Amino acid sequence: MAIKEIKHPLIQHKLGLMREAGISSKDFRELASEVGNLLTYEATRHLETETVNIQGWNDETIPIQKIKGKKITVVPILRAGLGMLDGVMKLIPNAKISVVGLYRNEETLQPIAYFDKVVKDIAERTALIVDPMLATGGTLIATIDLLKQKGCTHIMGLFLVAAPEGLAAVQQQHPDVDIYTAAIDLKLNEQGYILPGLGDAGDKLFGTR
Ligand SMILES: O=P(O)(O)OC[C@H]1O[C@H](OP(=O)(O)OP(=O)(O)O)[C@H](O)[C@@H]1O
Ligand SMILES: O=c1cc[nH]c(=O)[nH]1
Ligand SMILES: [Mg+2]
Repeated sequence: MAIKEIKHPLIQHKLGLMREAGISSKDFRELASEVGNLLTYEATRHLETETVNIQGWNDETIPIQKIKGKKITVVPILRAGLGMLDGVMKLIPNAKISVVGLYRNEETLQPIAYFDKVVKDIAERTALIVDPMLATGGTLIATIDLLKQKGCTHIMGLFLVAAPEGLAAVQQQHPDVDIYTAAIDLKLNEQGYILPGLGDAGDKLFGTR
């Protein structure tokens, strides 16, 4: 598994703004979408292209590059993954969306799955999982299990903040999955929140604090 912490100045700046106490839901949503967009740019850097000949503006035939191979399905994890979705879709607007719903039980920290609506041809697509937080890794592991059960063989994940504990757990269970994150933070606290982290990303995005 490749873990890529994307230390682009724009990403670091925007993520830094998201860490401020008292940030409004409006600002948090806008920044989550913008960082999601920038992470998508990085995660799609290695997509294969092929040469296609087209007719150019002056009737001459010219070669252009088109993305080749497996198509993408974006997999936002409800709820908080929705906060990054429009930023991701701006760069890959033709991607199909496979929604999954999981939440963490606040006491046990175990993921509870409550919804999935995944594209039928997921076996032929690359899945791009989108969620702001990778904490214990339980939610991501359960999501990857679900996608693999449905036949998906190529999976990547985009996160705003990841904890070392969660990255290690995912790496152990699913070493074939590539992770792109705007930051690898210090650790989890006793309640399973990432430090320094962002707090509860879902609550901040939806104003349910
Ligand atoms: O790595 P883990 O320890 O599993 O935690 C990460 C999960 O927790 C948050 O979701 P939450 O359960 O708060 O649900 P929500 O998106 O509905 O707020 C977050 O968006 C991840 O999905
Ligand atoms: O720090 C954390 C951990 C899980 N979920 C969040 O929203 N934040
Ligand atoms: Mg939440």
